[in-house]
Amino acid sequence: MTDPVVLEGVSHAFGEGELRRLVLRDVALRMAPGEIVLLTGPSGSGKTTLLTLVGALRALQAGSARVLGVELAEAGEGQRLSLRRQIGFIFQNHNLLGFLDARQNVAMTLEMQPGLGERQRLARADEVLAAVGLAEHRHKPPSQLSGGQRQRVAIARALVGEPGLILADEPTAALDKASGHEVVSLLRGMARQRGVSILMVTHDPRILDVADRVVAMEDGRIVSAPPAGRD
Ligand SMILES: Nc1ncnc2c1ncn2[C@@H]1O[C@H](COP(=O)(O)OP(=O)(O)OP(=O)(O)O)[C@@H](O)[C@H]1O
Repeated sequence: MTDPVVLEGVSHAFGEGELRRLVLRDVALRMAPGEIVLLTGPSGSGKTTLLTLVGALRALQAGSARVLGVELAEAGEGQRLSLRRQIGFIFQNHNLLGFLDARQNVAMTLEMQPGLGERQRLARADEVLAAVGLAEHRHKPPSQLSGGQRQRVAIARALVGEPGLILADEPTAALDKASGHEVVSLLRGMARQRGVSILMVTHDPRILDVADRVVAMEDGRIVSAPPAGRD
């Protein structure tokens, strides 16, 4: 199996001319298949920018980024779009649609998949919702679910398309300690079962124990990243 994420010499700047600010400086990072890496560091150190580059959500400016076998330095918008469909995204505010129930929110992700009818999509959504322990809540809209349950729907939505990689940005920020840990442990268990790697940005010291590796960033650089598979 090839490594899902291989970054070399990745730099990124925002702004032009005198306002130009380098927010990533020569970043190198390699993730092994199935590895769970937590990205930590002070606010503004570049974590989210790095995550969005890996997720092909913004164009690479400098360096090389191979994600699920696609070299982003050479990828056009079409390739970036098809890569994004192979990635499960989980954000802080879950981004569930309020007018859809849990299973519709999850099933929606499958709409771009050819050959799957509405009934099959909903059946797949039901399976994954059951796996995250929400079978009996699947007909509820997000407003009738707790914060932890909503994040579990977001996990189900990220997993239902059988992604090759999961990118999560502060998934526990809105949760209390117990449900934050529960949600992240669940995510880890599901990813482990499927052999999917996770790159997760977090400020939350309470969840560091779920990681195989913690990578710290400071001022656009990685300041501590023991190599994959060190033990
Ligand atoms: N679209 C943008 N335009 C200009 N500057 C930006 C943009 N996005 C981020 N920045 C700046 O880039 C730097 C890195 O931001 P980034 O969001 O990657 O940091 P972070 O480590 O994720 O921070 P936080 O933990 O607060 O989310 C910050 O100084 C931020 O203000």
